[in-house]
Amino acid sequence: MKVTVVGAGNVGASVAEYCAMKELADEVVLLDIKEGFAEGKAMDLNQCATLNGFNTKVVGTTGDYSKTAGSKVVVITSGIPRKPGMTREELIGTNVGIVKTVTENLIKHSPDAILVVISNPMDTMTYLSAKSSGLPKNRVIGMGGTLDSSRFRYRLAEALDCNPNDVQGVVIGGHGDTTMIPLTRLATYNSTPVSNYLSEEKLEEVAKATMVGGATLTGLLGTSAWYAPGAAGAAVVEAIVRDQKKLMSASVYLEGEYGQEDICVGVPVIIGKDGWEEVIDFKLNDEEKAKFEASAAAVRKMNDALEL
Ligand SMILES: NC(=O)c1ccc[n+]([C@@H]2O[C@H](COP(=O)([O-])OP(=O)(O)OC[C@H]3O[C@@H](n4cnc5c(N)ncnc54)[C@H](O)[C@@H]3O)[C@@H](O)[C@H]2O)c1
Ligand SMILES: O=C(O)C[C@H](O)C(=O)O
Repeated sequence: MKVTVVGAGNVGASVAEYCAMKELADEVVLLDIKEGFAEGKAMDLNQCATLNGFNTKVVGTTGDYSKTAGSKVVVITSGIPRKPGMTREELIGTNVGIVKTVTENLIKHSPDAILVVISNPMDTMTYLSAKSSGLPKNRVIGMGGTLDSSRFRYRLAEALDCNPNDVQGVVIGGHGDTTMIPLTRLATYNSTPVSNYLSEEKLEEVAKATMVGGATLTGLLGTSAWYAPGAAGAAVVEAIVRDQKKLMSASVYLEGEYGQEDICVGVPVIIGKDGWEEVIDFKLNDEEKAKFEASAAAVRKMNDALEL
């Protein structure tokens, strides 16, 4: 079984590395446009096999899509990342052309694949991939909420001074600094509401830190993050190839769910071998519903920039 990752930069190489480490496929194909770059990353990763004990072959290619043929999952990370002070939305001008061309090329060679879109602005790029691929809606998944939820759990664990794995929490809405919605009311620590332990002010602080999680890292690194984005991308691949039926937050094409139509935006879904299989209704309260509507409106405005 084959998994393809397009873009062998920071995030793409990280997705490929986690996929290999977890042996999620027999073969991981890394494709980039920069001459020799994906080949180099693939060789470097293959030289980790005996050190890290995996038997997944990584193949690198400069733009040869025939090598991606028959992939079960394709992950799109190609495109520019933001620099400090920028928003993800500012990337649209460059990334729209890249994501559209890449999607079309991938689908020609892997018509049965499930697409996982990571390039930013992610919700709009997912919508673009969904429209330009013509794939059934369940086979296009935008990865943002899985990362945002892991950052939320990290921030909650930091505030609680506990093991992050004992904390549950989900972020829905757009994958933007102002559009994310960390669902504080529903977050739990060892099955009890986090509000039993943390004040309203502290929870507000946690939510704010979660929302600007990507911007904070971009400020520190000078480019955007890759370890957690790569791990989150690989977690989505894992849910598909291992048919985990796992609840994850992902940007998917909505047809009435959460009151939205003709948009891709982050909602809780079950992910398994067929892609996203079901949207889960979290029964938002009025305040959360209002935030979700505002978030979707902002994503919709960005989608208006697309020429479809
Ligand atoms: N959704 C998320 O949660 C999330 C998280 C992190 C980063 N991102 C986004 O992912 C994208 C990649 O980030 P990065 O840090 O890996 O950037 P990067 O610059 O390190 O890597 C991007 C790679 O894409 C390649 N590329 C450009 N055009 C291409 C094309 N037409 N075909 C194939 N490859 C092409 C480049 O050569 C480069 O190697 C950015 O848009 C970033 O904002 C999203
Ligand atoms: O912050 C970014 O621009 C990259 C990514 O969307 C992230 O959240 O890390």
